[in-house]
Amino acid sequence: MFVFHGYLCGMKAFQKYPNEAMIKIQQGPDVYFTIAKDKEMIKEVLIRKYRTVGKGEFLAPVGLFGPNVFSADSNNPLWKKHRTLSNPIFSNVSHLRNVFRVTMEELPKMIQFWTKYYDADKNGNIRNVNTTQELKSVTLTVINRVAFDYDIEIFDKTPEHRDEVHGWISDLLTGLMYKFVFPEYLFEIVPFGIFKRFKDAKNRFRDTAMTMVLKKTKEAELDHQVKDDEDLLSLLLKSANTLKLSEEERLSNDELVSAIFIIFFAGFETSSTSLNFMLRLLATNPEIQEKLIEEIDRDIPSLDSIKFEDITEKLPYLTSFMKEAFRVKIPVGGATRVITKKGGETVGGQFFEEGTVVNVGLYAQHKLSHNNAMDDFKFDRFFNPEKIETEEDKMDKGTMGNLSMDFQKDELITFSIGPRDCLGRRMALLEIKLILVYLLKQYRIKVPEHLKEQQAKIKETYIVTRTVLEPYIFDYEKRN
Ligand code: HEM
Repeated sequence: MFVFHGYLCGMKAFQKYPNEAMIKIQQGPDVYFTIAKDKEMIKEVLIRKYRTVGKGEFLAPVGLFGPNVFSADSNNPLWKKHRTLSNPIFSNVSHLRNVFRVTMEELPKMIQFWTKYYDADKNGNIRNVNTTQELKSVTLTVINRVAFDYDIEIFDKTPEHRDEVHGWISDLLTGLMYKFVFPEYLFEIVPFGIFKRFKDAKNRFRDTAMTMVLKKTKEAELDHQVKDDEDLLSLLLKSANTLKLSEEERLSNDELVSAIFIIFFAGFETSSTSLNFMLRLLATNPEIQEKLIEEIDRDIPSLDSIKFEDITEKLPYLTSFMKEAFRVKIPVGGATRVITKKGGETVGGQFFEEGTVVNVGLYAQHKLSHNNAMDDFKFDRFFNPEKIETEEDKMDKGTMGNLSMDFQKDELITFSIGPRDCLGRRMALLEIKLILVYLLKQYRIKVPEHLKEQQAKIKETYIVTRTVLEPYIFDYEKRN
């Protein structure tokens, strides 16, 4: 099978014409412009002109139950309202500690589940684990508990339950992709195939989300106080009372379902896919894995003693490894914007008509940064023991300690930048690093001998996020 993705096209054009700041790309009848190398132009689009070079209608299909924080244009008051309400949940330290706690509770359950349902032996080795799928299970569990206080119980039940949950979520997301291509009415009238499965999955999502909303509404009626580590749903419901919002400003049920959908969608796929590639990099680079194990053993005495600060402040090699993995295998390959200003807008000194699509090539930016480092994986690229921390660095750290990412300093744009950057950045970084520490503290990760050839041939591409066309399977060999 030949797998090719549009982001690659943009990158190749930038390589061929290294002096150009902007490339025009034609894909069938569609024409769009892409920028990637010029940092100032990227900032112009994503930060300075975020209202006039906005989301437009481009991402409207992602507003499955109505516009949401991801799909709505920056001029839409709904975006501002949702962003303001959701921000603390994924940024404040008390909430991040909640992410830490929930992830630490789920990981032992995940290992028990693997031990029970994969090839485990008496020495604690677990073999042939379908890691691509299992990582989705854990990130799904964490986002549901953290954001909605809702337990999908994937590790408490059987593999059949897990497969059933993954099945309908996959129908929901596949159907969502079809919505970008097929007209709306087909989803209403076609009674078979993915159209029907999508409709069923959508109804199921709405029912599940409404169950969460009703449960939380009852709880919120009994207790109006907003706690420090409140889940997102409670906060959304309670804020309506505490902030004395008018009826109009409060979130309607449809808005709530839409808000739940986007956090659910954005919150699990990207994190699991990042981890998937990170584990493959470790399994195929045993010398890097050893170096990281050494560091973890030095900084963290035991599995039970892992602390929040260990993840945010310590393990600089691991942080560097994660950043480099994000650079080479960036999960979201582009950020698309539309000229929404009436009469058009100027970008990089060039005038564009209203409706023109401008894409920030995150994939190309990562490949061409660091002196065109392309796929040259250097796990300690971001490790600098000699760097003397300035007062400004200390100020910048905020809640994430050393685990922060900065476009200017790191030349990385994994989570985008500006007012529409990733809402879940801090949560994702914390969750991913914690899962890596938890696994490496106990296991060496290896590609099973009998699958080495097959696994090396697995194709990577982008279907919304970076993905693999077949799952990665790993052995988890217990460390002594
Ligand atoms: C490694 C994991 C993740 C990556 C690489 C990632 C990447 C991104 C990127 C690149 C954008 C901005 C797109 C643009 O500029 O148009 C974005 C937006 C967003 N992300 Fe993430 N994300 C991750 C995890 C999460 C998580 C865990 C959440 C959970 C809350 C989340 C929620 C969102 C939301 C709500 C937006 C839209 C924000 C807005 O438009 O105001 N993401 N993400």
